[in-house]
Amino acid sequence: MAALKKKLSRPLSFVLHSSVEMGDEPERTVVFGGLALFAAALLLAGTPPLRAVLLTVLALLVVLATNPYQRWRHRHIPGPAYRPLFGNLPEFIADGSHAFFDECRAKYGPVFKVWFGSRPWVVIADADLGRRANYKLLNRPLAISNPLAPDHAMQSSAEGLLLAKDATWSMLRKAWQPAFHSESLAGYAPGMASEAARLVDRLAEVAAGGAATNIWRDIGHMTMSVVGSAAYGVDFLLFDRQPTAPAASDAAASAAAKDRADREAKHQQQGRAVVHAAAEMFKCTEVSGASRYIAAAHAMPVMRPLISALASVFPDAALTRLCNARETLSTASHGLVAATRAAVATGEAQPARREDADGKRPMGVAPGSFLGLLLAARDTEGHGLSDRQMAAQANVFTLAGYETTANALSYAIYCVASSPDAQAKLLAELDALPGAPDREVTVEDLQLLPFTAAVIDEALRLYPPATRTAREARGGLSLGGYAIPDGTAVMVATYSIQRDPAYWPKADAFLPERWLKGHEELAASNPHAYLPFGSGARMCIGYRFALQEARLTLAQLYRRFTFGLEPGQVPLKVKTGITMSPESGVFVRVAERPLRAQAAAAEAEAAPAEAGAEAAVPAHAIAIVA
Ligand code: HEM
Repeated sequence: MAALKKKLSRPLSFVLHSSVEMGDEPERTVVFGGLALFAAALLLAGTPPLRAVLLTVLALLVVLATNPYQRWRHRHIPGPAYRPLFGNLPEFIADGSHAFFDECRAKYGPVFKVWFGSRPWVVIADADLGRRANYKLLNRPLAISNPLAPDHAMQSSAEGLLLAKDATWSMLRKAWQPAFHSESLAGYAPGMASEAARLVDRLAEVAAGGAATNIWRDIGHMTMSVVGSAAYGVDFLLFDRQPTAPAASDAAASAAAKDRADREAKHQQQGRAVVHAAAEMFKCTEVSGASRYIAAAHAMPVMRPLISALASVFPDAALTRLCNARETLSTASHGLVAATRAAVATGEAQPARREDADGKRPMGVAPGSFLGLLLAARDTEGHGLSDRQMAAQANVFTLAGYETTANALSYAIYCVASSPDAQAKLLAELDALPGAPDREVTVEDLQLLPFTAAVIDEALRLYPPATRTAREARGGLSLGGYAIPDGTAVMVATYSIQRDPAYWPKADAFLPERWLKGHEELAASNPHAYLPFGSGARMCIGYRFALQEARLTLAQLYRRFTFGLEPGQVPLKVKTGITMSPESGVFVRVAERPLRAQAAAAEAEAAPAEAGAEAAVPAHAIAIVA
């Protein structure tokens, strides 16, 4: 009975809270206002009421199928013809939005519209116009990926930094910022390196077993572990089969050991649930795997309240999965918030901000103190964040910090495995690092690893995990000679721009060298043609965190292994939802490298490599060491 009650009450929340502004209210007012006038005119003309109702319903169906309001507002912008209800969803599903944008750019030029169901997206596939859009527009459109999340969930994700608007966004951005200062990043580096070392241990087992592995999944465990330790100070123990407790001799020590073992087991369970939920949430944003109710809401945005009501009563499997994933993530985030508040209340919490030994110089935010930092944030009226707002920030950190970086690293390994020349240069650079060949790579080493950085930069150019940035048009914006109606979703086509031969010679080739200082291509290139982390005030706040993690991990992995692609993976199949990820993963065979030979080579080459490194730091590839 209780289970049934829960099953019913959760979906019902779709209808009970419908306060979130999804951007389709003006259209709904026009459509239903028009229909009401139509019905009134029929009645005034003496049409029998039943016939008037039937004619009005017929008119509604015609309006839904022909989408006159949006087509009229966007009639001056070129693009594929409107297809009733579905728009270009079939192309999105067949090719992915990134490939479809490429096709449209070739046909319609750098500014065009496509139809995401019945919603028009204006797409900008030009570096300078894209820059203008990203710099001028501040808010993201809310309804771009999931118009049907239960409103309480939508409300809470709208409160996270990713979707927050205007003054709320500005307050949150300021509150997050210290967690990404250079000093804070340096503080996270040892934790990142030791998570990479755990990944190395796991891959050493794989190499010894001789089987292939899906490196995308392995790296996903690592990036989630980094989020756990850097943001929340929690070890999710994702690589360990069993949490281990130290042996204890007396009763008190034994109780403490049991306590610790219980805590570790809880964290491991929490970590696995969060990884599963995060993966589910990304999966549920793929157009092809989405609930039919979500597809219907994209096809008929004006009918969203009715579709939500139906979804509440008869949720389908995909929607149920999405709700379950959201709930798991939200429970974990609320748990972390509660733990932070409790630690602060009992005086157990360490200060979020660190200072040097004299207590004078700020040293950034201590690893694990992200929520502690937010707890101290105040808006202009001096109010702090509510539990729900705090949990929304934790959700964003977990989701944004996990899959994007895992995708970037997996693409880098795929690209290196497909390019013997790049692999040779990467290994040579890593072998030239001073010190023992099996020591952990440190944040200071990154200065000596320009080619490693270039590999990540180039992989992010060819395979940007976020293939587009999204903004909501405001203030009568005009781009490329086209007026963009307020409220329209404006997408900057990162993928198309980053593969455009007009900006990138041999655009489809993996050439990390192009990022090295002194390379002629770098000097000539347009800096706005590279935007894997977006641009403008809403550029990715975590980009230096992600780059530091990716560079440290790549270095650590290639110091120890090389990776060979399993057959049948070139070209790599990708899928696009919120992010672009490998369709089913990147399957590799892991081979151990001979460490002794490495050590000898390192000794012989250390001096020239160090001298060369100074001249080779990438210039407008994004620098993380301030
Ligand atoms: C390779 C990894 C990553 C990529 C490719 C990436 C990419 C992006 C992109 C394209 C945006 C939108 C920017 C725009 O609209 O102009 C974004 C926003 C954001 N990212 Fe990342 N990201 C990555 C890693 C991270 C990490 C590790 C974190 C957090 C720890 C993070 C947190 C965020 C947040 C909070 C926003 C929203 C910022 C705002 O609206 O003010 N990202 N990211």
